[in-house]
Amino acid sequence: HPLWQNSVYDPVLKPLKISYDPTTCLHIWNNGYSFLVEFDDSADRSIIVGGPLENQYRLKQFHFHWGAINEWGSEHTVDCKFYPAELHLVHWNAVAYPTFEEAVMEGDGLAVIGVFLKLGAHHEGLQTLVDALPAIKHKDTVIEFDVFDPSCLIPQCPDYWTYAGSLTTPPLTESVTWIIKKQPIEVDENQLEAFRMLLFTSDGEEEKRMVDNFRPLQPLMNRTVRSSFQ
Ligand SMILES: NS(=O)(=O)c1ccc(S(=O)(=O)NCc2cccs2)s1
Ligand SMILES: [Zn+2]
Repeated sequence: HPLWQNSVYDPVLKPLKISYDPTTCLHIWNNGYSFLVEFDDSADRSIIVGGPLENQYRLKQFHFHWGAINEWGSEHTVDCKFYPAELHLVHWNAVAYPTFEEAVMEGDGLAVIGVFLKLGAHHEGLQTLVDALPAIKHKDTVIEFDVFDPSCLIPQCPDYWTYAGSLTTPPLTESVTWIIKKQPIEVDENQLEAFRMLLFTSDGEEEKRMVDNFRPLQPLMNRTVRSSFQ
């Protein structure tokens, strides 16, 4: 969605509190649409609270969307500008719902933190993920990933936009409180190219490079985007 021009400062918005336990990390895999790192969400060990949220939400997985070239790739724009990639950290409301699958169907079920990636300096924390990508080149490949703290991918600056929206892939349910960080993280060209070496296709199939795995920009309609900053 287009952010910034259509946003209104909301002084009531609190700072988002993020506390992840790096040992809840389980594995990294290629699901044929993106690559995702999944977490053990059987207890409140990696959670976010505050910001626009009423409850605390548990970290389930994070994944990325990116373009074939650096001119596009993000699923949100700022001032009509696309970023080359966007990180989504998916959390679910385990206070209100017994399972993730049920939370996915509810208006206050999910909270997704969006972080823009921009071309710039090498990102040390991201490199740990990049080094694992050759092992999950094909769809439905997975490797164990024991310890990773996704906080290293989230900018220090507390400023964010928030709006009530939907999943950007099927089932596209309107169950997401989007929390998009204003400040991007910087990654270098080699790191973005490593994303583009992944494949949508399984081993043995005709190779299709995993690029442009983003949903096209959708109209904001009559929705209000609130900002935590002036
Ligand atoms: N791009 S995004 O952050 O809006 C997401 C799209 C899909 C997501 S999911 O992990 O919640 N899978 C959806 C489901 C899994 C099981 C039942 S529905 S998150
Ligand atoms: Zn996503």
